[in-house]
Amino acid sequence: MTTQPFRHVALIGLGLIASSISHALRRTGHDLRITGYARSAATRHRAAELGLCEVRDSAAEAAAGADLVILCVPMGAMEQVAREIAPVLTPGTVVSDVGSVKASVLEAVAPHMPTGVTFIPAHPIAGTEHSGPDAGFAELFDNRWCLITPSQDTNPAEIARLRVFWEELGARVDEMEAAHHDLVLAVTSHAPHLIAYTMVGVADDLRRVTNSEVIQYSAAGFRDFTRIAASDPTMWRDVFLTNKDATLEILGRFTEELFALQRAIRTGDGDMLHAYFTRTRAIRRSIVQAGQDTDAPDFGRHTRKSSR
Ligand SMILES: NC(=O)c1ccc[n+]([C@@H]2O[C@H](COP(=O)([O-])OP(=O)(O)OC[C@H]3O[C@@H](n4cnc5c(N)ncnc54)[C@H](O)[C@@H]3O)[C@@H](O)[C@H]2O)c1
Ligand SMILES: O=C(O)C(=O)C[C@]1(C(=O)O)C=C[C@@H](O)C=C1
Repeated sequence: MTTQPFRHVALIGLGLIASSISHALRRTGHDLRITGYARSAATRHRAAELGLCEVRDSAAEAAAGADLVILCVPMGAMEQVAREIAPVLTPGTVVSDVGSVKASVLEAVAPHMPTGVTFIPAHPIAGTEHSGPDAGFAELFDNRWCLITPSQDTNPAEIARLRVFWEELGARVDEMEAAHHDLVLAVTSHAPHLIAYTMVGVADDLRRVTNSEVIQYSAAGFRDFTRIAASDPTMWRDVFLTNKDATLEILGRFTEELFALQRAIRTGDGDMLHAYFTRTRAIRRSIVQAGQDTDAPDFGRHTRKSSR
């Protein structure tokens, strides 16, 4: 086990990701201080009950004295929180985040950082459809990727510290350019969430039109496919508003593919459908074989597992 490179970690926002960081940090057994703050008093109260951290009454109080501050709030709150903590940050502090979109967080947060404070965006590609301080668990990041998207002038030594931090939490770490991250995540996470939300909307619409129990008797495919549509609406509103261009680009491509399949169904082009599904099945199976899914922890009570 390596040495934890930070002595005092501040978590701003105390939901699924922050509470998982807290549990995973405790699991390392390192002697380190964790302070935290969330906007809602109920969340602060619950975080204190759960012993997640020393709970403070403002973001600035939580960040004061920390050598690592992690912003664990929805994308739309990143800038406001950066403004709030800026006055108490001292040179040598690393500020990071866990937001699902990276180019916009760099724009929102970096300008508020005082001289000598380094902002390094990061994104653990791990989550569930649950949110809030009760949702976290220590194994969330085990064998999952955490993508770090530093700007070109970021000190490599500070990047290395953040890398070790995430590796200590069980994650595999890689570096990526922020815009590239946003395009990749638009395909693998953001568009799929939008499509899942849409599918639930379509089913509900059909239920109302036909007055039938279409959702009550929903098939396994529908349930697996739409698990992520139970995710937090604020988080996902903000993801789409901050990753607008990449999401629209991917939805454009998705629509083209959908139209091609729609046409094949209408014209009875079974060969096209068969060839398409054969290709995409092979791709999906290769993802599982590459360990992207099989390495994932068993979330047990934390989430309903999708079919593999
Ligand atoms: N849920 C996931 O699967 C997942 C995975 C990876 C990254 N992320 C990203 O991590 C971040 C947090 O997501 P989460 O799932 O932990 O959300 P969550 O809803 O569980 O927690 C968000 C927390 O932020 C607090 N908050 C909101 N606005 C605030 C403000 N202005 N000041 C202080 N606190 C504020 C809320 O009170 C809550 O405690 C988001 O940016 C999200 O995009 C989420
Ligand atoms: O498993 C889930 O519930 C998730 O949606 C997690 C998920 C994802 O799309 O993989 C969601 C958003 C994040 O930014 C990272 C992870």
